Amino acid sequence: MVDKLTAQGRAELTNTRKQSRGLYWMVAVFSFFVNMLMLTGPLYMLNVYDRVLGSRSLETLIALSVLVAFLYGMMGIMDYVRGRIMARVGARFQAGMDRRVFAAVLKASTINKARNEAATGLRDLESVQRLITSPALMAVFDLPWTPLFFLGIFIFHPLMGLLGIVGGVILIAVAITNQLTTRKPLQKANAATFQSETMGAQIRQESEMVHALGMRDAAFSRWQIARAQSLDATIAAADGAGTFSAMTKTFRLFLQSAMLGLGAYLVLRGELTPGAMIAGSILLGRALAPIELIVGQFATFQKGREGWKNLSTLLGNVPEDDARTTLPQPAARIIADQVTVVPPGEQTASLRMISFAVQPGQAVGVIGTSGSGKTTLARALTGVWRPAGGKIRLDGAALDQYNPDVLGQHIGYLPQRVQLFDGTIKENIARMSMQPDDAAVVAAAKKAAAHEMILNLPDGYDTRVTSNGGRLSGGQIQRVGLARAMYGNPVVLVLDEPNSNLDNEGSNALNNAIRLCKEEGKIVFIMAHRPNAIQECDLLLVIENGARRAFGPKDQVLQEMVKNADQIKQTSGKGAGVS
Ligand SMILES: Nc1ncnc2c1ncn2[C@@H]1O[C@H](COP(=O)(O)OP(=O)(O)OP(=O)(O)O)[C@@H](O)[C@H]1O
Repeated sequence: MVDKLTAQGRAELTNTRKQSRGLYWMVAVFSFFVNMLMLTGPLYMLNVYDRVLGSRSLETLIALSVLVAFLYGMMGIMDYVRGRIMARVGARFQAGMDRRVFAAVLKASTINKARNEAATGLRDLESVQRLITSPALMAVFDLPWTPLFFLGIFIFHPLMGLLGIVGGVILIAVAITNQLTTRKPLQKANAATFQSETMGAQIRQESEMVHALGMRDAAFSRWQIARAQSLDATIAAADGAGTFSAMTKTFRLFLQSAMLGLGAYLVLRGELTPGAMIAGSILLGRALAPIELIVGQFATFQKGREGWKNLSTLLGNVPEDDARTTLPQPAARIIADQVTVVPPGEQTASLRMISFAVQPGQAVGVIGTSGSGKTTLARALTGVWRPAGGKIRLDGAALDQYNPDVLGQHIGYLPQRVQLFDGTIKENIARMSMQPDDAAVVAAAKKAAAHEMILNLPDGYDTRVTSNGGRLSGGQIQRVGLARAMYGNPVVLVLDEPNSNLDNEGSNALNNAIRLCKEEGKIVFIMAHRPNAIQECDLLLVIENGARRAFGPKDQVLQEMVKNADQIKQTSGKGAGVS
């Protein structure tokens, strides 16, 4: 099953790669000419030694030299052009897969598939792109011409050809051994480096907390351990790769000298000309160069291969969202029918068989103790977590019948922990849209009662903030988050602990905003701990341990709860008396 999925992912990658098929053929044609022109050096050498020096003809030398300069020029241009083409092939591959991989990375954690691959997804794509543009891949294009060079050596003398072939076979054996022995250490080094970088980024992100809790030493020590492991693994991998690289280079140089020695012996025996002796040695160098390059660049190959494999797994396991029929603007009507939600990667449901119906213009307070399932419901209502059983319907259509981006426009969400993006307040309220609608931004901020607060900031709506809020206070971040949830006039608002950071004024403003939404016929869900957050609610949903304990008009549910509490008090009082 997994293999089948991976094969599907691989097919997606291959299809994108095939889009540049024409360019690969162009590179192959250029490589043919480059390799033909590689013969320029040996042929020049042959002619200079055997003709020019023999005939002592200056004219021949000049004519040959001019021709050679021209041919080298052509070779240089073609080599340059094929390099540029491959750079574009790599960029095209990356651009073609960027959006798809990014979407898969985002989706992977919500469906709990290929989470490890999702963590490295964008990096893996870069590794494949780097491999495509690397000299190593160019060497692969040169490799098919290696036999041609060997053939040339054979033509000079069969013994020389034999020496070349034996040398080539040994080098290929070295390359394969290299591949077999350094693959694991390289994999380990890549994983360790990724881990230490992730840890460093996490510590940097939480730098304030690290300072405040005096965690600097502990954080540094842990990071240093991860860093040391990454360095050790990298050194071990580099040692292995370096050994093979040095062996290959030394052996290739030795082989060229051996070829010269053999050539000289054959010249002494009168079986070869001095020109052929030199040309044979140079040809051997050309024949072995791609093998040497591939061995030297093995780390790039390995990373690219690993990236390709990880991406295949990621894309296979996180398929593209099916195209959805565009539904009309929904009316604010929500029905939850026997909804059961299991958090991604978990076995146990954190919401079980929850049902309720909410009409336009109603606000629902969702209350319950910590861990009862309020945030789980918020995630299910926004379509982030798909119910494992039952359905949530917005105006009759199950949430998964909407395109996720379109659903986000219909349902505004204020998460419990508001995270902003690096950018201006305007961009954040406009959900980082490339064309923020100024009027809609201001309207959302006004509805969220954040307009005045934003105008009082140094640059108003153009004040820059960072992902952790930057210059904004906790309450201010929450108000910007509320404006962001209201941007674009969604018909449903899901507010998870919206007043956890708000002062009295902020709470009143929030209640006004909820009232306004109700007047506009929207539905508002408020997951809350604090009583004043449910002031504007018409309905109350009480969740206990993932199950619906009560649902109905607020006062009725509260009365019921008070009655139950009294009964419990009385019963426990009686019980205490008896015992
Ligand atoms: N990402 C997650 N992965 C696994 N389990 C989770 C995840 N999120 C929540 N849970 C589990 O689901 C249950 C309900 O959690 P949830 O966050 O919905 O509670 P809550 O009522 O919002 O709590 P609080 O009031 O503290 O925010 C808890 O037992 C929690 O451990």
